[in-house]
Amino acid sequence: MSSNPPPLLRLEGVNKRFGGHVVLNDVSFSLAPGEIVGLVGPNGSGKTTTINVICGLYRADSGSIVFDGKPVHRVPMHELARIGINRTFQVPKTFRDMTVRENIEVAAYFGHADQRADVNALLRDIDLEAQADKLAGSLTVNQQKLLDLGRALATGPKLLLVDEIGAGLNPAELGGIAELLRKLAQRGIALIVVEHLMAFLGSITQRVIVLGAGRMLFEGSLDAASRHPEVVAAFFGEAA
Ligand SMILES: Nc1ncnc2c1ncn2[C@@H]1O[C@H](COP(=O)(O)OP(=O)(O)OP(=O)(O)O)[C@@H](O)[C@H]1O
Repeated sequence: MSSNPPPLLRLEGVNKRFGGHVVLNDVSFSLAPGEIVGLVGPNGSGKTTTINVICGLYRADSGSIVFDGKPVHRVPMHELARIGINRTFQVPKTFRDMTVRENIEVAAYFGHADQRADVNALLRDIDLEAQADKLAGSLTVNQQKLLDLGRALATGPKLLLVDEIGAGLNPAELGGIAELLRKLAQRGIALIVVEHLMAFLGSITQRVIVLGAGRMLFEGSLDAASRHPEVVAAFFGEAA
């Protein structure tokens, strides 16, 4: 008898190509509720495409994606947001001419069919209570990223896909985001975090998946990944 809980997410043999270019090649992994996994790899290795196929922005050419016990690889993005998958973007997608509060309210309204988000609690979580009535377009880069997270959280996700949230942030801002992501995982939200900043990633998880040219090179601890020959070669070239 296995004591492992059933995975929240399971990818099995996922393939994706654009024209003749194979971008994901037999990607398979699982994620449990409340677990954080880092998705790392050199530029162009397929990290964002992986989260794009999980969130329904792109459709995988073959392979399966099972979420919460249901096959979801043909379910469109807006429907996936309703059943518990949401994501942030490398460039935050906020409504710049609406206030912070309105941005959260719109996401809460459209995002989740049967459970309304507590907007005030969410504003506290993302530390934007004091900015609630400011226009989103007036926020700093860090605040835009927090609002993008808040927009995704307003839909009540069980799985949150976080795409390069650390880029351009200072150490204090990175620390704040890391603390928030850890808190979300403690509440049971599973997170896939695409990131180039390894120290930041190491502060939220040890579990990483390394992609190289669309293929999974390694799955395990961040420390072991940094010593793995194929991973080192992918990042620094064959001679490394
Ligand atoms: N819509 C698309 N049409 C054609 N090619 C695409 C498309 N999206 C991604 N690609 C290609 O797929 C490959 C993987 O891109 P992807 O954005 O997933 O990489 P990444 O690992 O996230 O890179 P980065 O770290 O630079 O963000 C790249 O060669 C990219 O040019």
